[in-house]
Amino acid sequence: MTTADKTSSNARIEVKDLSVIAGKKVLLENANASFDAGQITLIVGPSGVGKSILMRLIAGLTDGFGDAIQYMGDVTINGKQARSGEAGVVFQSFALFDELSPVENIRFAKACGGAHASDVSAKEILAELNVPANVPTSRLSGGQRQRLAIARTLAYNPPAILYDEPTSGLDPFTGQQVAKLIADTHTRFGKTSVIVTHDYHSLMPIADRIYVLDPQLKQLVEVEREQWATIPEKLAPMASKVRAEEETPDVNTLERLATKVKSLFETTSNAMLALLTGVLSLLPVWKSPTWGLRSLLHFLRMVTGPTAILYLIASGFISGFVTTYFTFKFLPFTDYTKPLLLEDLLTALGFATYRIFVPVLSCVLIAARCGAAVTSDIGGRQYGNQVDALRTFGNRPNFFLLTPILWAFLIGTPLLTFAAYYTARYTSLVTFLATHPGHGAEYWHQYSMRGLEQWSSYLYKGFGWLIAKLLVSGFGTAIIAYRNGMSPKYSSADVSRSVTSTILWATLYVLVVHFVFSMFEFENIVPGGK
Ligand SMILES: Nc1ncnc2c1ncn2[C@@H]1O[C@H](COP(=O)(O)OP(=O)(O)OP(=O)(O)O)[C@@H](O)[C@H]1O
Repeated sequence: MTTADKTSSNARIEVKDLSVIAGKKVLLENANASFDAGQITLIVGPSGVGKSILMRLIAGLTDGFGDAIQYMGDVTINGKQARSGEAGVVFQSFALFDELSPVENIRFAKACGGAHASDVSAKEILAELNVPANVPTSRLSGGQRQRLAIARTLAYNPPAILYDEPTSGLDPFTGQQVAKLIADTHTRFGKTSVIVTHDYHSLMPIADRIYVLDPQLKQLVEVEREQWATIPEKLAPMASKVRAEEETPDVNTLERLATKVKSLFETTSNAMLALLTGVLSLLPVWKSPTWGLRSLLHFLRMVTGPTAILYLIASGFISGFVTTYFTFKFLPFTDYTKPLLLEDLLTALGFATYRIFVPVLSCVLIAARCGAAVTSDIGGRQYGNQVDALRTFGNRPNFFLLTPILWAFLIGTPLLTFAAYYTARYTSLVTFLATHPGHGAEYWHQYSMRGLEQWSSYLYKGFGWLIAKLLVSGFGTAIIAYRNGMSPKYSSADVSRSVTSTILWATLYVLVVHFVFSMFEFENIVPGGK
């Protein structure tokens, strides 16, 4: 059985009275169009007229629009409102999951497709589209990546496939090859195909119908086949009109300031909302539990992997040494004060190491190191359209990405903090023994643990407070890292900015958490109390 046998289902897409406004620019006004089942339809138009926005509307990828893009009217697939997870999208950037092999990319799509996915094996699908199965995804050539992106979409087996600028940036010969690949795919798998492009020349030969997105009429205008040869003449004046409009400056300083203030309020209210939705996202509602668990493992490795553990152990080692060594070294009038204060100093050190120093230091380091790693990972996925790709396979990023990130931080923050604590504690012991040869480990143990009388055989007093502030710190760091990663990314500089923002806000957040906790936590504590 070939893949074609299973994938004959296809869809009719309709655009009804659709109006789209981007910023202040009206792109479409009550536009109508239909894309017939099993046909290849091109949407052409000059640069910047709204083709990509239209494609996102058909794919149901409206989450990233924000306030900047507003739309009214309907886009339907087989009579139902278009939602993400229905139409497959072959993105211009391909949006492959580089951390997965080509076979795993296909298996992921099949798992997300569930009952309606292609029943052809991942290896067969790859062979049919001539994609090497054993080369890492990130090492594939441009053409192989494109074929893998198509293969992955076919494995999910959606009723329609949208191609976003499939020939952009290619020379005419390669452009024709891509057009042939799309035509072959269409012949074999019979999907309704919509191609959004400004490259009319390469793709016209494979089209059944062509719409022009006319920026003056703000309509999708179908061009009769006899008129196709005249499309280039029609597009040229439209392109110059679009350029002229784009050159008009329309935002003054006051408006820019107002936008910034508005965005500040939005960011604050979004943060509150994020905390609330974060609690809901703790539930692992995964479309495919196997791939959800893999995502959890991915983020667990990122947050609590060997380098993170070593990093925290190093911090424990340094803080254990520094606090113990310098506390006794710089004691004023040592000969008189030390015999009097030694026991109490050890108690204070033991108490502060467990309840204050190490938790604060660890949470700051985790917020900076692990928060930055997660934002960079999510930011890269957002910039490379992998987050959109997840949506087109019917996954909600809040569950597929945020849930594993939350759990990785809820597990990782205490784990890493305890690694740092035990390192600090034993470093402190060794430092004390080396600098106080007259006292043994028993003595150190007796007094340094005096303020932490045991709560159970393994846990010390104040464990409840400690774990609470670690979990609150980890939870907030996860939300901040995820939200910054998911903010719109138009360039790699946006990814870097979001990483910096996570380091800033997550470290500040954990400091505030520890400060607020300390207001209540130590209220009834008698320092050095027995
Ligand atoms: N997030 C956004 N915020 C504000 N304006 C946007 C946003 N995204 C797109 N636009 C504007 O909407 C218009 C249409 O953008 P779109 O990317 O859909 O054009 P396009 O026809 O696909 O162009 P191209 O062929 O160059 O890719 C452009 O003027 C663009 O600047």
